[in-house]
Amino acid sequence: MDKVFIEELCVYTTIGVYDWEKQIKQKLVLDLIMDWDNSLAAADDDLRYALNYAAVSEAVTSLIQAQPYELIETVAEHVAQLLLREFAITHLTVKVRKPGAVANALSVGVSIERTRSDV
Ligand SMILES: Nc1nc2c(c(=O)[nH]1)N=C([C@H](O)[C@@H](O)CO)CN2
Repeated sequence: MDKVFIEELCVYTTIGVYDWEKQIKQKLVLDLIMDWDNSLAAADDDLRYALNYAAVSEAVTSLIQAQPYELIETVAEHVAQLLLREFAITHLTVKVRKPGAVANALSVGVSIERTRSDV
């Protein structure tokens, strides 16, 4: 299956379980890999048949910034469900990193893989 991917999408939002984290914005970094048949878009050279990575990036950013979250697991799940529902994606992986959360680690995070239930 072809893929469309978005690497290192940065989103500043309220994220974290501790009280001090609820007062500030922190950076999340997302990597998305989405199954998509790219052959139709390529055949017609037409964005209408493509999975528009700009539209996906905008939707993901808006979703994450729409409410505070405690866990990055919840962010990953909500992003996956949004993309499966709104963009007709059948299968994807969502990786969410929270750089700076652990002092001696470059980054920490989660990765999930989801498939639309009707495929
Ligand atoms: N698996 C997770 N572990 C932790 C999370 C998380 O979202 N998922 N969050 C925190 C705190 O918010 C932390 O980032 C503060 O530094 C701790 N562990």
